Amino acid sequence: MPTTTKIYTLQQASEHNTRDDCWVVIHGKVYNLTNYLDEHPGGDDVLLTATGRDATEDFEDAGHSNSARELMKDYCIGELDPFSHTEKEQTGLVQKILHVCTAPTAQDWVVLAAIVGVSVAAGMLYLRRK
Ligand code: HEM
Repeated sequence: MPTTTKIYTLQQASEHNTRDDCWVVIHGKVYNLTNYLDEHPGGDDVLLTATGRDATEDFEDAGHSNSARELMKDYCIGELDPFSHTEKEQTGLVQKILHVCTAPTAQDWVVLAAIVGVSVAAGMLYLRRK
């Protein structure tokens, strides 16, 4: 049977920010850590301060082990709507694409020109060989 992944906006996830209802967003996934607060070896306070925003950086900074990453699966309740991120929270790549589309820099034009140039050269070489 196909499983449907529940999608939450960052706003929705951030509303669960108390000891009795604690959701955390890590690497685009939403975790309900309410029942894990007391068991978390890093303490409950760090989890409570990680609510209401993307906690990926804090999670990675703590240097979690592979077993911790395995354990995460037990608490995953869904995924974050990628379009609900604010610009600051978007990944570097998305930000870059947005930037190129909305306000290209001279460097972007050089890269674009290089791509077009190489494509034209490759096309001409191909046609000559035929
Ligand atoms: C689903 C989410 C999480 C799980 C399952 C989890 C699990 C664990 C586990 C098993 C450890 C013990 C060390 C290890 O095995 O790596 C640990 C330590 C720790 N965690 Fe988490 N954690 C989660 C989220 C977070 C978040 C969001 C933060 C920060 C905001 C955090 C901060 C820490 C810290 C500071 C330690 C202690 C590291 C140390 O003393 O060396 N954890 N966590």
